[in-house]
Amino acid sequence: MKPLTLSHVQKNIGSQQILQIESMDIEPGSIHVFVGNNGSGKTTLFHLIAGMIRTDSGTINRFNGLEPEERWKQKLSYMPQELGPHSYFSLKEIARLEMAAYTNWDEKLFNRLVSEFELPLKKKLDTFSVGMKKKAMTALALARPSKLLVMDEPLAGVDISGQEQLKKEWITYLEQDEQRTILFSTHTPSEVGEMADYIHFLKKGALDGPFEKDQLTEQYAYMWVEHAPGLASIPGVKKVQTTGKTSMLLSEDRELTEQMLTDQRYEIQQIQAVGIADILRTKLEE
Ligand SMILES: Nc1ncnc2c1ncn2[C@@H]1O[C@H](COP(=O)(O)OP(=O)(O)OP(=O)(O)O)[C@@H](O)[C@H]1O
Repeated sequence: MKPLTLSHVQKNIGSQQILQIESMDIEPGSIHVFVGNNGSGKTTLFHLIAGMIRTDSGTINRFNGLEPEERWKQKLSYMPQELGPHSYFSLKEIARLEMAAYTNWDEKLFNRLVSEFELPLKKKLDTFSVGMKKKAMTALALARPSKLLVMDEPLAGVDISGQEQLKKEWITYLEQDEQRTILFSTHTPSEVGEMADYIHFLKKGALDGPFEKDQLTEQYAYMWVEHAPGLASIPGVKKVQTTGKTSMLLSEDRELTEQMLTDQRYEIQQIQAVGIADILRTKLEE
């Protein structure tokens, strides 16, 4: 069952068009990471997916669109970037509300996470540090009986060991049910490199992707050749950087560029893999 599909979705705020997404198709059982510059629309997209705001046009189909809102909301767990009005309550109070709202709320899992994350149950959340709030929101999000977990910058501000804990819990979440899916946004390339199966780029409200991360990292390459005019027009080449007599090419299609260079009798001096940060930056600049 497809957890999510979007078709011709448009969202305006006031007179500003914030999102225009032709289509988006999410396969179950994988981690989808959303990357985009500040203000590109990631949070707005997640609010639409979670049903917190409405589209101006187009359709959002959750779980094949077969269920009414009160049913699909039981299967979708959204973790916002910030706590909002929840911060005036303690974790214990919020857990009680969640238990009432979600039929299969996992109290045992919630208690384990609260204990492992060393979170106080009775203190108001607005007294928590940034990282503690993220851990608290993760515990709440994971204890809901969801099939689709949507998280807005879930690791921002979390300490190094906390990040490892949270990522481990996401994997456990996925492993327990093959129909489960994770969507999250981030500005940190290493999170994309480590966690993504698919990458979606948001550029000024429009979506580019999904791209399989492994495929992207295999296809991109740096190549060094003797400088000559016309290198920028070799198929696959995205950038040329020349130092003295040598040019470094950034290719988005390693095989094609290599073949074209060989056909045109260039001698490739060196080939090197491109790091995920450079791939993301290049894709966002397109
Ligand atoms: N309530 C609002 N009123 C007016 N404009 C808004 C509102 N919420 C969002 N926007 C605008 O919508 C656009 C997308 O914002 P959004 O928060 O979705 O971006 P984002 O990709 O999540 O950004 P960031 O990476 O900085 O978190 C921005 O131009 C923002 O100014």
